[in-house]
Amino acid sequence: MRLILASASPRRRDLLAQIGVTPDAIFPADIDETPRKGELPRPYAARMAAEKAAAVAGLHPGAVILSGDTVVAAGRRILPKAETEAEARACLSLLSGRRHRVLSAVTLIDADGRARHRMSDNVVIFKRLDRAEIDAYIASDEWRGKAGGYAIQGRAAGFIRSIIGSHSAIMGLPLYETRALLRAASFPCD
Ligand SMILES: Cc1cn([C@H]2C[C@H](O)[C@@H](COP(=O)(O)OP(=O)(O)OP(=O)(O)O)O2)c(=O)[nH]c1=O
Repeated sequence: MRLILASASPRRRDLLAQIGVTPDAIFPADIDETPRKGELPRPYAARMAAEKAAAVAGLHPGAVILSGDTVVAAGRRILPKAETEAEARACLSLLSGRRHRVLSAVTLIDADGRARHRMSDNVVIFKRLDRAEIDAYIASDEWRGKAGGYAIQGRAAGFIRSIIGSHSAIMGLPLYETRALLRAASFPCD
């Protein structure tokens, strides 16, 4: 059975490897990731994961397709994947001293074309960040391309007081749900 990881994220590949799964190929999906007007974080994450998988499945019939989407949410607000220093600074100022949610969706399309979906809903509590901490984090560049402008797998772990949920989900792929989906689709996964 051929497994395709529909993701450009090196984190997702590394996380899959952590449960002993190596995709046969990696094909990032080229989809429009703009949230719809008024779209809430959870349905948005689910829609993104589903659309990424569907886009790649259309090009590779008969393969098993796995995709994910990770969204950082402050209340009803979807935070961006930080691409500029200004965006990352705005995210960190917003998250400082607060709790926020990280929605991590995963979709798996099996060899017969049936799609299955799972969602992991997590809470992350940040310490209050002072100016010097934000400046140092911005200088690290670890925020680049990360939802909410931080990465739990790096130095931001030192800002996180606690999480309720799954570390792998916050990092980009909920491994418990992913393994369950792979097994449901009869993908060999021990
Ligand atoms: C919150 C958080 C996010 N991230 C990353 C994971 C994802 O790469 C990114 C969220 O963006 P995504 O849109 O989920 O993924 P992506 O654009 O990187 O890759 P693709 O769409 O092709 O699958 O943020 C971390 O690495 N650590 C974290 O703690």
